[in-house]
Amino acid sequence: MASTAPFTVKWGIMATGWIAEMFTKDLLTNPVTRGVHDVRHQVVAAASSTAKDRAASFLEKVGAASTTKAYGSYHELVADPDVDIVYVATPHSHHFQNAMLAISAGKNVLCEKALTVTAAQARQLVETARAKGVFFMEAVWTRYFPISIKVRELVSSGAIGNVYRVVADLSVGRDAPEGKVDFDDSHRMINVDLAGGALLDLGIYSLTWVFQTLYHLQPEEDKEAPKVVAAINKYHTGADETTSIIVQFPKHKSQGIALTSLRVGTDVDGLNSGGPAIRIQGSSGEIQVMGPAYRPLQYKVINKDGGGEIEVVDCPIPKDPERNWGHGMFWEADECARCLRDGKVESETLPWSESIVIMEVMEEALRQGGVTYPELITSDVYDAQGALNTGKR
Ligand SMILES: NC(=O)C1=CN([C@@H]2O[C@H](COP(=O)(O)OP(=O)(O)OC[C@H]3O[C@@H](n4cnc5c(N)ncnc54)[C@H](OP(=O)(O)O)[C@@H]3O)[C@@H](O)[C@H]2O)C=CC1
Ligand SMILES: O=C1OC[C@@H](O)[C@H](O)[C@H]1O
Repeated sequence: MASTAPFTVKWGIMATGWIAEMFTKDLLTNPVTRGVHDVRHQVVAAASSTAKDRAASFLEKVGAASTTKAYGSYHELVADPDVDIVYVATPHSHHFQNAMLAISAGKNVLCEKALTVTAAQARQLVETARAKGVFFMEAVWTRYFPISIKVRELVSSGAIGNVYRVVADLSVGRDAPEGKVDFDDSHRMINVDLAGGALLDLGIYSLTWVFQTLYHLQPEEDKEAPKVVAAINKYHTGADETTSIIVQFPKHKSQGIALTSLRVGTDVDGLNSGGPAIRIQGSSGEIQVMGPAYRPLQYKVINKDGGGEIEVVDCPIPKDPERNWGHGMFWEADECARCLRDGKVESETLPWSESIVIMEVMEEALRQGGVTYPELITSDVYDAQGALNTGKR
């Protein structure tokens, strides 16, 4: 039997920070080492908003091929005809403008979470992607982990009965003396100019677990918009430091509780002694997922009538032995490749409509908590030559 060559996608990396490095190293792994034979990835270019040298050092650091192009501006990257898809890895403050830049240039886009700062920005991106006929996806990598797929299957097959409540936490315990947290005030985690705050950075993963188990699996004709009640403690920079959200689906008799904090940690001692990060509670049992919520590695199924027998399943992340690397972001990249191959403009695992609803929930929570961000980063007026696209700081 003749074997089909894998479909190859050519990536352009926008920004050279921490997550750009993690993701690009994942792209450079051999898909066969994770059992994937139908798609593969090529990194053809990377861009820094400030200097070509920075992009060149980045490419060297990640071990890209010597032919990979280094650009000193995002504009040059999106103009490169060799780039099939742009990975936007800037702070969330910049996502709207940077993703618009790429989509307007006719590029497919995978954009880091949180997708945008406001729901209106997310809606506009979706409308622009639709009009341009390009693929667009929020990079919530966790949704594409085999563990997430398995948990969604368990829930939809009724393995724990009707699911009525999900409690999910992603908190990092960075409390510091004198009312501070252990990040500089300029750090993107708490800097409102960069859309900092626990919710947009971390709470989105708690919401991911609530949404992928309670909302995503609702039948299309029965999709229920959530009601939202939130409590927020603000940091002195104005960003949220501890946020708790109740997401209610009254028609489905279900509730999600999404928690996040910079003060206390989900994992108290680094050994998961605090218990699961996620509890999915059904009428006949419970699924527990061990954290961190963004990169979980184990789940447990506990049945009401199981007589104490608990199924524990480890889901390790495969490493490419040649590169000694595997972070888990390659699964979302594989999804992008398959969507491009199949001519899809959105991913069924995280449809545009769901990214928008989640942005609406976060926006409402931030409104209830009195968190506001500057006009420059909340505006939904696209400005190709503005500071967010040209690297003027
Ligand atoms: N999926 C995941 O697991 C993770 C996702 N993230 C998401 O990725 C995004 C980036 O986070 P991270 O990589 O940690 O951030 P970094 O600060 O490490 O990198 C951000 C990069 O964005 C570019 N940039 C452009 N303008 C600015 C600006 N004004 N200030 C700072 N950087 C700027 C810079 O690259 P250059 O100078 O080259 O243009 C910089 O290196 C965030 O939205 C975050 O939520 C982050 C961590 C994990
Ligand atoms: O997306 C993320 O996941 C990992 C965290 O460490 C990081 O702060 C966050 O941006």
